[in-house]
Amino acid sequence: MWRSLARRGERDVLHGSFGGMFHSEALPGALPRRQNSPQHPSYGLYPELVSGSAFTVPRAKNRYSWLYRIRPSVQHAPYHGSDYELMAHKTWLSPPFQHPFPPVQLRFTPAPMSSGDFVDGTVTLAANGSPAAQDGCAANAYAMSQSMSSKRRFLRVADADLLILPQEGVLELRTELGDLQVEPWELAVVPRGLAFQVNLGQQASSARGYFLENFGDHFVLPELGPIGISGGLAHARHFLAPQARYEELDGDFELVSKFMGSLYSSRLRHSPLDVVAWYGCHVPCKYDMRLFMAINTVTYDHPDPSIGAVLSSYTTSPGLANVDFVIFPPRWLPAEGTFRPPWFHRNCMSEFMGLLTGTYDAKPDSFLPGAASIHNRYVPHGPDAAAVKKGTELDGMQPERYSGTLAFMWETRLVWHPSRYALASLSEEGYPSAWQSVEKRFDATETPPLQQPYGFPPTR
Ligand SMILES: O=C(O)Cc1cc(O)ccc1O
Ligand SMILES: [Fe+2]
Repeated sequence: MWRSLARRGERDVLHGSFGGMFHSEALPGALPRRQNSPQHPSYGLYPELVSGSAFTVPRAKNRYSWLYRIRPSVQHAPYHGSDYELMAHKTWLSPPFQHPFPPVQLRFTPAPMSSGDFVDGTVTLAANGSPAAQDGCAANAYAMSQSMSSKRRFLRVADADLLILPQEGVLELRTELGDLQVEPWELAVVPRGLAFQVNLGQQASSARGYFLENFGDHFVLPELGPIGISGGLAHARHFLAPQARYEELDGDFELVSKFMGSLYSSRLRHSPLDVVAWYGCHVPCKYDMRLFMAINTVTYDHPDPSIGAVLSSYTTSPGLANVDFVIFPPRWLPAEGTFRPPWFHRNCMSEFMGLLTGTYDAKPDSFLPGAASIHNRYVPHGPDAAAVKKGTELDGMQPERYSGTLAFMWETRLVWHPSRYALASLSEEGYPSAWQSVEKRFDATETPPLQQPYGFPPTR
């Protein structure tokens, strides 16, 4: 088993390919080698299938896992539907939202630290589409100072795959298929329908970050076109899956289910993390974003941000994403004679941005880690006044290293609808004025420098 990328102290992880087929067993021979549903499974385990896609979708999009567990998941207690209690949650919210909001630039301050766990400390900042229609997504922040394990609590989200981005504090992600330690600079994906628990890892007394609920098509590695697939952007082999690991624990546990946009609490009489072996491609995974092979111009001009796509959830329309997850990692900016920060633009897609660490070149002084901005369909935005000044004054022939930074964008087909809570409690009122001091510099009397026939670049 390859273990080279596993961190010290971390349990074994499996290398393979994103969306590929993995096999793992915590006891020798627990995984049936020839069939899925033997009459007498090893160790008296029960086979259980979890599908991530309709059985009949094309192979390339098919996701499922076979689990071999101590007890079938159907054996939950209590035994009446009425015992699933609707959980009121003031800040973890699901679309569709109905309240109106203006087509203006929005920015939100970091979510307040909660005294609770991942579930308690989730704040939905914006969302679109609907879990019922399995379309769109929700952008959330989490701020937690308790492990779910201290409440004997598990979570199962039927509506969405989760893309978790830790900003501060290592997370111990325990899932039915095994455990992953996930630290800042890494991402984790938990596919829909699997039970899991988010705990504080490695001496963290609190943790915060962002997470996306993707109601639409499962994430895939983006198509690479002329970039070619052998090494560009995020590489399939760098996605790590957990090894099977089980606990045989009877007791009183809580299962929080997210279903059709609502949270329900129910009781379990045993830990759901009792899967002894599994195989499949509907699998949690993590990826170290420091391994991202960033592409950038080596001549001139600022490329489209799609060059930073790590994962995409596509629609049936070619190239159109339900959501693209794009990063702006540490990189060289060598573009010659070019204004290097992002341009001014109005976009048909809608942009949610967060900052995991460092600074972001379009807002060098004012965008803080943990904050979030939204620039919706055709809302004008771009470099703020400080970025315009820096980008204009910089020596345009010297490459520049952009270090220690990790901003990201969730770019969606549907407009980001900010939650009432975010608008009322986290909104940064003066944000649209960030552009007011961009100077008018028009001078009709200027004699423009002689340009090459096709403008820049010079033919040297
Ligand atoms: O608006 C933003 O800051 C995100 C963004 C970055 C970029 O490099 C190009 C386009 C874009 O929307
Ligand atoms: Fe943008």
